[in-house]
Amino acid sequence: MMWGLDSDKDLTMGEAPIIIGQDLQHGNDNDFESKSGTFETGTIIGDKKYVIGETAAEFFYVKVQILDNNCPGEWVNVVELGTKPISCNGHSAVVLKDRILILRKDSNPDDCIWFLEVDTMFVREQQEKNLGTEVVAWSKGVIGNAEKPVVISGPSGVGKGTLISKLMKDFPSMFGFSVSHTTRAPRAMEKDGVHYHFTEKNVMEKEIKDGKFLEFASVHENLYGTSVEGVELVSDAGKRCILDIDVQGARSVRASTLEAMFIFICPPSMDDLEKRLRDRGTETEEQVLKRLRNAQAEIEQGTSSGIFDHILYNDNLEECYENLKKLLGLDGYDVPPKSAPKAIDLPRDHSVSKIDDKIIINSTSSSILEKESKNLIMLDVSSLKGGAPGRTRGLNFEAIDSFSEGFNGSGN
Ligand SMILES: Nc1ncnc2c1ncn2[C@@H]1O[C@H](COP(=O)(O)OP(=O)(O)OP(=O)(O)O)[C@@H](O)[C@H]1O
Ligand SMILES: Nc1nc2c(ncn2[C@@H]2O[C@H](COP(=O)(O)O)[C@@H](O)[C@H]2O)c(=O)[nH]1
Repeated sequence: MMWGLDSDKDLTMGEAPIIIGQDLQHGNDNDFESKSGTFETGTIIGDKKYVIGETAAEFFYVKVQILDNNCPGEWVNVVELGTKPISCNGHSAVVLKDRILILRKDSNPDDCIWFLEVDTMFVREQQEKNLGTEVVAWSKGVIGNAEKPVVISGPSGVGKGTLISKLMKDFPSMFGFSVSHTTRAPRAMEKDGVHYHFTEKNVMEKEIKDGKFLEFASVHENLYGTSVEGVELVSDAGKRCILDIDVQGARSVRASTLEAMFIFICPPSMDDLEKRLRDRGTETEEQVLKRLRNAQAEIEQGTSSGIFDHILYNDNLEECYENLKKLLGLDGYDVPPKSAPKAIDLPRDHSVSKIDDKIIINSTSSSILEKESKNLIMLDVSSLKGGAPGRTRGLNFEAIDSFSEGFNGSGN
C-alpha cells in the first residue's frame, strides 16, 4: 500500500506537513485507513507513519498507532512510555527533528503542548531493549529550562533527610521534593504521598515495566524508585527538584538523560553513623545492622566512583547545611528570587505553520476578545532538551497581539 499525506512527496524527517486533527476525520488523508478515530493526525517520519488519535474505544487517552512502509497494511506493535495526554477536541501535529510536537485544542495553558518522542536517543535505546516493537515516549512541553535537579545520596542515617527538610523549610518556593515510591512499610510519622508513595511490590514491579520510573533500586531489601512524574511535578511548578536516593539510584540517574547535580553526604565516622541510626529509633536491631553493613559499601562507592560532583561531610549539622547552601548558590539569600514559568495560552481556533525552528500559531478566531488577547504565538523549538518521557524542556515562546506594538509574553 502506498500511503502519505502528499503522495507527490517522499517525506523525510522534518519535512512532514502540519496537520490539524479534524482534517483527517473528514478524509483529507486519502490513503489512511482510520481505525474508528474521532480526531486523528498521521505524521510521516522516515519509513513510518505515526497516527495519533483520540479514539472512541480509548476515549480518555490519546493513542498512537504506527504504520511501517516496509510492512504495508499492518499496524506495528507500539509501546507508549510516559504519562499520556488525555483526549481533547483535536490537535495539530508538527514534525520536529526527532519528535512530534502536539498542539492540543481547548486545553489548559499548562497542558496544551506535548511531544511524542519518536527518534530521540532515549527512545532508540528503549527500542533496542524492546526488539520487535516500536517505542515512543510522551512528554509534556515545559517552558524554559528548570534548574538542574539535585541528587543527594549518602548512607542511611547520615542526615540527608534532615538537610533536605531544612532546605525545603527555608526555601519553600525554590525547591520541591521528589516523592519516591517504596515497598517498605511506613514509619510512625510518615504520610503516604508526602514522605513516600507507599506501594505493594507487585504494583511497583508492574509500574517499573511500564516505564514509570526514572530510576529504581533494591535498597536494604526493599524496592525504592523515583517516578518520572514525581520529578516532572516539581519542575512544572517551576521549582528545583531534590532527589534523596541511594548510590545505585544516583548511578542510574547519572547514566540517564536527566542533567543533575550530584552530592554525596558522608558521616564523620562509622561510630557517629551508628549512633545517629540507633538514636533515630526507627529501625529494628536487625535493620540497623543491615543498613550499617550497606553503609560501608555506599561510602566507598560514593567517595570514589566519580558519580558525585561534590562530597559534603555532615559532622556539625549547621556547618554542613551552610556548605550545602553554598553549593546551591544560596549563601546570602533570605528570600529566593524565583517565579513560576509562564504558560502558553493557545487560541481556540488557530492555524499552524513552521519556519525552521519556529512554529507560528495564528489565531483564526472570529471572537474579538480572543483575537485581542492571543493573536499570534511563536514557539521556538531550537533549544529543546530531553527525550525521555516527561522531560522535554527548553521550549520558548513569544506571544504577539495585534492591538499592541510588541510582545506580551515570553517563556524566558
Ligand atoms: N550533623 C548531625 N549530627 C548529629 N545528628 C544528626 C546530624 N545530622 C542528622 N542527625 C540526626 O541523625 C538521624 C538520621 O538523620 P536522617 O534521618 O536525616 O538521615 P538520612 O540520611 O535521611 O537517613 P535515611 O537514608 O535512613 O532516610 C536523625 O535523628 C537526625 O536528627
Ligand atoms: N534508588 C533510590 N533510593 C531511594 C529512593 N528513595 C529513598 N531512597 C534511599 O533509600 C534509603 C533508605 O531510605 P529510608 O527512607 O528507608 O530510610 C536511603 O538511602 C534513601 O536515600 C529512591 O526513589 N530511589
